[in-house]
Amino acid sequence: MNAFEIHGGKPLKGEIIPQGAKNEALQVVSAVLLTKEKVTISNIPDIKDVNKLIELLGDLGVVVQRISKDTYSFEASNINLDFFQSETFRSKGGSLRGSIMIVGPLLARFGKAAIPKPGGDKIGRRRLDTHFLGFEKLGAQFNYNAETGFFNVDATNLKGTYVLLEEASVTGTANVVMAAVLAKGTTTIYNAACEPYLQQLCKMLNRMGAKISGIGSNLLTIEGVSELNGTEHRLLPDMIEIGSFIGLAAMTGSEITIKDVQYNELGIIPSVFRKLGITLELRGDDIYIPPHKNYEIDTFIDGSIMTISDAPWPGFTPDLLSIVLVVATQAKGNVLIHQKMFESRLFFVDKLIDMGAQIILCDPHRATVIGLNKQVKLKGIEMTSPDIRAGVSLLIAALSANGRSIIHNIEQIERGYQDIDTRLRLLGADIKRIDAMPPSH
Ligand SMILES: CC(=O)N[C@H]1[C@@H](OP(=O)(O)OP(=O)(O)OC[C@H]2O[C@@H](n3ccc(=O)[nH]c3=O)[C@H](O)[C@@H]2O)O[C@H](CO)[C@@H](O)[C@@H]1O
Ligand SMILES: C=C(OP(=O)(O)O)C(=O)O
Repeated sequence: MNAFEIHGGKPLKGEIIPQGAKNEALQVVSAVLLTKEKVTISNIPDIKDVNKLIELLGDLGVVVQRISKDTYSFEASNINLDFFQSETFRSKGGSLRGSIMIVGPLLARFGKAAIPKPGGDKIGRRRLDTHFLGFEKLGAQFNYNAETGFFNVDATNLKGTYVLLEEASVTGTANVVMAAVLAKGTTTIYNAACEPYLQQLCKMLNRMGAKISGIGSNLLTIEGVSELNGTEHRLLPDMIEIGSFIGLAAMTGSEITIKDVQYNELGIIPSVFRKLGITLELRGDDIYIPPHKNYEIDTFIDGSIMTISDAPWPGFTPDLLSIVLVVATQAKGNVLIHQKMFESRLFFVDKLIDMGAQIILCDPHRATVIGLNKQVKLKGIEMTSPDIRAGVSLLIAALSANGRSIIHNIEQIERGYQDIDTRLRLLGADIKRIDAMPPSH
């Protein structure tokens, strides 16, 4: 089994280009099912989750052409709806979270869809109610077959309506939007997620002929149209990768320039890293991080201990909290990390504690980090990555630590980060891929 072996403690230096956004890719690649015409998408990251979705579309009958390393064209003129009930569909569709987003487009265009219980990170309960309640409001019926593990959804005639989402679910909003663009009449979605990737999806759909207004707000109005045409679309850079590289640079004392970040789309992310005391300079559209000897966490204005927590966009994305947590372990000062959305995303702190970090896990949602101010370095250990973002956090910890670390289960990291070992080596990191079994417990 693949693992990373890392010899840490060395500063890195150089430039790095963020990959195209994984979570945007999963939305817009699903949207190609909405038209029989050709859709060309560029800046697609070469990562497991996205490749699996593209493969799934191919199995459904979409003609997929790889035009260059990061550009694909898709033509969904002949869709094989029988594929839904197959074992292949169950195993492939069930292995990634993003596969749920093929349901909206299929319902819109063909009036039926099925989906195996989707995968994704085991980071807590991840219900799909928002998706299904939205589809039901539009007139679909669904049932879950516990025996086969499939959700079957039927809708002969989707009708526009008012949909108040129970929570601003990202994939849920994307799914309901994609179902509504071809429905009859007007759909209004309130409490819609509004993050940049969703805005990108809506803009792409409008270029395809959809009529969506309110983009960027939590109130979307969608006037249904009878069909959509092809288009070209380019993905944003991955903001979670950008945040991960900011954290990596500060913690390892490295001088790194992150290229072409589309700064205006990063929302609150840079200011959260600044609260940790990290200096970021915007040079053109690049973020330059000077080498940090140390960095000091702010307090709140009244002097009380800083809390960093997640919230639906434009709040701070939960996907960067694990990275903020690891970076705080070497800051001066203390911070409370509050992961509100997911209840199993903080358990990886036991590995950081083994490496010498000072962290109190208060409960599954909250951890207090007592920064070591780089006076005591973490020490390398052997560990297993539990999820994609914890995995990268452990990778950052290992690159900053004294000595050798081994990280197992790197498939988790690789489902979201393209060629991460090669790209880090170009910055001077001592990281290599080895074949090793995780230690048995
Ligand atoms: C493929 C993809 O795009 N995955 C992202 C997407 O997942 P995904 O779309 O699955 O996540 P949701 O937005 O549905 O939210 C995740 C969980 O957070 C809880 N919740 C959500 C919204 C809310 O206002 N309050 C609340 O408590 C829900 O219980 C839900 O189960 O959005 C998550 C939240 O940004 C990110 O972590 C995932 O990386
Ligand atoms: C949790 C994530 O991904 P997924 O929703 O695919 O599990 C993530 O990207 O951090």
